[in-house]
Amino acid sequence: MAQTRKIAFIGAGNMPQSIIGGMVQGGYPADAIYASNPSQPSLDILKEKHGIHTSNDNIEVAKAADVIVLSVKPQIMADACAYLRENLPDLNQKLVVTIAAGIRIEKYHQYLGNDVSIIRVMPNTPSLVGEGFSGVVADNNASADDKNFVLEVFNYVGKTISITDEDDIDVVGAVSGSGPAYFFEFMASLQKAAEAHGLSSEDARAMVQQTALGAAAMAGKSELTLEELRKQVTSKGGSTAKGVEVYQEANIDQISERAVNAAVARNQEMAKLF
Ligand SMILES: NC(=O)C1=CN([C@@H]2O[C@H](COP(=O)(O)OP(=O)(O)OC[C@H]3O[C@@H](n4cnc5c(N)ncnc54)[C@H](O)[C@@H]3O)[C@@H](O)[C@H]2O)C=CC1
Ligand SMILES: O=C(O)[C@@H]1CCC=N1
Repeated sequence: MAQTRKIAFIGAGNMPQSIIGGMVQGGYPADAIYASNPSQPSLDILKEKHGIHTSNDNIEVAKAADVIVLSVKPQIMADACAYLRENLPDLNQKLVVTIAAGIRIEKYHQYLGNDVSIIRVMPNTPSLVGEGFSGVVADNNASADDKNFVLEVFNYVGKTISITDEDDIDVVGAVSGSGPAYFFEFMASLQKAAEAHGLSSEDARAMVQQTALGAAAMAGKSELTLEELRKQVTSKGGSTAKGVEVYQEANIDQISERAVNAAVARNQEMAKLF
């Protein structure tokens, strides 16, 4: 059970919705969670579903909390930080966590002050169902206790890794942060292929998602490499070999490498832009 600190999410979009949902389901007290957003609908969902505190005013929730989680888009991070800095003279007494892609710790020190403790987290949306994956890296101001607290919070919603080299966060973002989108893209293509053979959309989707879940669960329980697990399915002279051959001919390794490189490059670009 994690220490309970009052935690305020600034921005209540898709990612904090997933994290907060997972936290409350995992047993983090809803009374210690706050969220702010300029528009009401996402706050209403959080309040009704999870019973957390909500407000349209970032300062109101930030004041109430010990930990502030910056959850706005990178494009508006500078403005959101400026507003906090102007209105919270005791910001250096709180812990600031950010889940934004790209923006580096050094920038947050410029935006919020060199004495503010910053921890960067790169989570992903499966946090909503307790199957998230997050990488966590801290600045030199944050204490070991601060970092442990953040790891514990994100352990409520999935698995975590502690990172020491900030550059690695861009890779975590490009693989597990963006990864659910890659898997959904692949699953949708398999679903379409099944439908093209006459299966109903419902059956095709059920078949694809259960297969993805089964494969991931098997990989999680097995000592074998992913390559060895693949070989177990691939009977010599059988049908899987023919299917796998098509992916290999299309050079699936190279496709994944290009996708990850493109996402890493965009994270590095955002570090310069915002
Ligand atoms: N969606 C994902 O899978 C992941 C997102 N992230 C990061 O999480 C952050 C949030 O992403 P999403 O939740 O997907 O974005 P989103 O677009 O769903 O939500 C952003 C929210 O911020 C609100 N907002 C706009 N201006 C604001 C302000 N001044 N103060 C407070 N709230 C404001 C918007 O109304 C919106 O509800 C981004 O920085 C992104 O890089 C990180 C990992 C995964
Ligand atoms: O697309 C994005 O920039 C964010 C970061 C990882 C997932 N979503």
